[in-house]
Amino acid sequence: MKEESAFRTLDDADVANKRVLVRVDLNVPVDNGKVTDDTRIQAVLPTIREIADKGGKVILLAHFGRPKGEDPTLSLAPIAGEVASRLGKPVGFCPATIGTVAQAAVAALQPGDVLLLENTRFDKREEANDPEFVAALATLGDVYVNDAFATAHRAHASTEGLAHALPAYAGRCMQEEIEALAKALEAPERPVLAVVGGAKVSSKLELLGNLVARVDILVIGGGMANTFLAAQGKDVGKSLCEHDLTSTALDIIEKAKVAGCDVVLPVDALAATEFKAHAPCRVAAVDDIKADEMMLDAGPASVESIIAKLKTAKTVVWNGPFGAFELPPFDTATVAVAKAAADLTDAGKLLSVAGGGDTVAALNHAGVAARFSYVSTAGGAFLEWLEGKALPGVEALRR
Ligand SMILES: Nc1ncnc2c1ncn2[C@@H]1O[C@H](COP(=O)(O)OP(=O)(O)O)[C@@H](O)[C@H]1O
Ligand SMILES: O=C(OP(=O)(O)O)[C@H](O)COP(=O)(O)O
Repeated sequence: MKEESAFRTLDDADVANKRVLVRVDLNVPVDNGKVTDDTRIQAVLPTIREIADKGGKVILLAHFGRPKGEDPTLSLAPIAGEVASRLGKPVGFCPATIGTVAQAAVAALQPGDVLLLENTRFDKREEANDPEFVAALATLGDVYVNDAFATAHRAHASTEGLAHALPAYAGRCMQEEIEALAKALEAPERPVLAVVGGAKVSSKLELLGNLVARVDILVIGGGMANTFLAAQGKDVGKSLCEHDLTSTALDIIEKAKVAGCDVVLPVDALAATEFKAHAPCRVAAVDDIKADEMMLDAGPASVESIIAKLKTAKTVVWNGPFGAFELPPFDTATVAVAKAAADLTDAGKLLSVAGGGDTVAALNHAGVAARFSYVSTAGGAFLEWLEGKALPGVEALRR
């Protein structure tokens, strides 16, 4: 007999003829209005199909970016078509998230129909997990399904609050992510090397304090690395950097020393004065960055030392690219390290797990995502899970 899951899943849900509010993560990378990586869309199709096939009315809730109030550039309207083309059936779009317009759109649904509501974060009560906003969302559904593992670290109205207002279940993507991560990483073979890079420095930096106690080697890249370099007194010029987090960065280095975790920072960078593809750039040591320059990628000496460390590891967990990989040649370090990790995985020498909207896009860009042991849709949520933290969106679904 199959062991009962710790979470309520779609197996437990009665969705026929019901209005099913499905929280999904559609925070996909977009360039010039085009989705550049559809991993997160593909990941939620099974849940949408299953509910629609069982005669449920599917009402998708999602956020896009980090809007401050209503922001037409961060509307989910174009994403409805992107979901529809992959689902193979129409997906309606409602330009409101709650209220009479949303209620009318939901009331018009037939069993099997799919509707996407506007960006939940257009209302600031979403991120505050405001009970009134939760109640307004809850009037739109009979059942709640959370399939947004990549947003499960946020205790927002649509990711956590709703689970207490309606009968709540994990969707198939959520369920598979939890099961796959547990299987791959519950007892990882050591040494474990973590790569943390990317641009979301303020929301990911603090968790490194706990991560250093769980991994043997921490390789820091991207904007995150610039913040550590600034903390060490280096002039990072115009690089992406959170100068007000430098003391937190120093604390993390201290914690790593106590925990015996080897922290690896870049020693050189590709430096440019313009943030654009093919911007003129030079290889520069990290203590030789000019005031008008930005470190947009790790340099060749850094890549060599990172790959050397990777060869000593048995497990790698990775969130956040080393550089602005969307703009060649600032994809060089990310592509080189990704290929090295894939080769070591193929050779049976490494278990490789990576996650995050942009990280997955970077691995696809490098052509190696399928060669990783496991690729998660989640970045920040994956890191918090790794840190051993309870994820509010997951906890709310526990039996
Ligand atoms: N040195 C850098 N300077 C500017 N942007 C960077 C740098 N390194 C990485 N990035 C940006 O980080 C973004 C990805 O970061 P993040 O959102 O944290 O990753 P993920 O979505 O995988 O969790 C990419 O858009 C990339 O361009
Ligand atoms: O893209 C996301 O996370 P990620 O960049 O850590 O992979 C999720 O949609 C969460 O977005 P948020 O970090 O704005 O809450």
